[in-house]
Amino acid sequence: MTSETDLATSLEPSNPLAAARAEIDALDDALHDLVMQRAEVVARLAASRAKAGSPSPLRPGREAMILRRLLARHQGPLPPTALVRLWREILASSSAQQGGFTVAVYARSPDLDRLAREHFGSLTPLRSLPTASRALSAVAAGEAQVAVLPLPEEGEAPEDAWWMSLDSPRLQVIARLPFLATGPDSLPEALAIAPGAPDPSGADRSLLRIEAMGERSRAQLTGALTAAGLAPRLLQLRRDGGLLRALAEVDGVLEAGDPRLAALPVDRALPLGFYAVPERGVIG
Ligand SMILES: O=C(O)C(=O)C[C@]1(C(=O)O)C=C[C@@H](O)C=C1
Repeated sequence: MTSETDLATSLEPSNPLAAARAEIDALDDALHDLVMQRAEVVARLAASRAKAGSPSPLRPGREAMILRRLLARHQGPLPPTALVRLWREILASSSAQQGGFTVAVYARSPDLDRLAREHFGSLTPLRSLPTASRALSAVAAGEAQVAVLPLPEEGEAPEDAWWMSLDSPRLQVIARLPFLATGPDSLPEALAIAPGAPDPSGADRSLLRIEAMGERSRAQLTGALTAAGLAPRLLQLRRDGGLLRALAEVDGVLEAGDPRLAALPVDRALPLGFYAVPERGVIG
């Protein structure tokens, strides 16, 4: 069917195309009403003092709870990835409504830009910076509110191992991107870093930096963490002269002052923040 016949037949009232389009128009109006209504509620929230004094409008834990709830009730032909993309745009514009934010991305690969865009929305200003430390400095200086950095990998170049010098608790990991990944194609992943602590989502994982002088094997560190109730899901080690630095990922929320940290036989144990456990969709 050409577009002219398409248009002509759609004008006939008994035509199925016209009927479907009339239905779509009514649904679009209903969706639009709800989106406008949602923005009104966010405006009310922003005007109230409920979030006064916090450095950023972003509540990544709350966002993860919203997305998990919607994914759990999701049905029908719309792919879950499309559902998440729609809501990421809604959530980003909702944060923008509350003051807005700029994202500093370490421009190591176009994937990081893409992950930042998909997570923080297509209208959010992105600044691509040549190093991880420049992206973190932009956040520390208030020129950006979030940094998007690559997920740490063992053995990466020292200048890429940004976690070694992350100034926590001033800056902390707040999110892991993408929130929904449906297959190996969605790799690589990234972490988002922002001022202050994230909000828990009910299913979180924490990052912990450990520093120890002298020799410790991976098995010894794993044993010490496990004995303290912090069994690591992942443990990355870096040796620098006599100093051993380790990055541990543990289940749950781990914050400064947690009594489990006091039990660790290391020189320093610094929580670096936490993030909502991402959803891993069915590969199909
Ligand atoms: O719940 C909040 O604190 C909000 O600001 C609302 C809202 C939303 O649109 O649902 C917006 C931004 C936050 O990152 C989380 C949730």
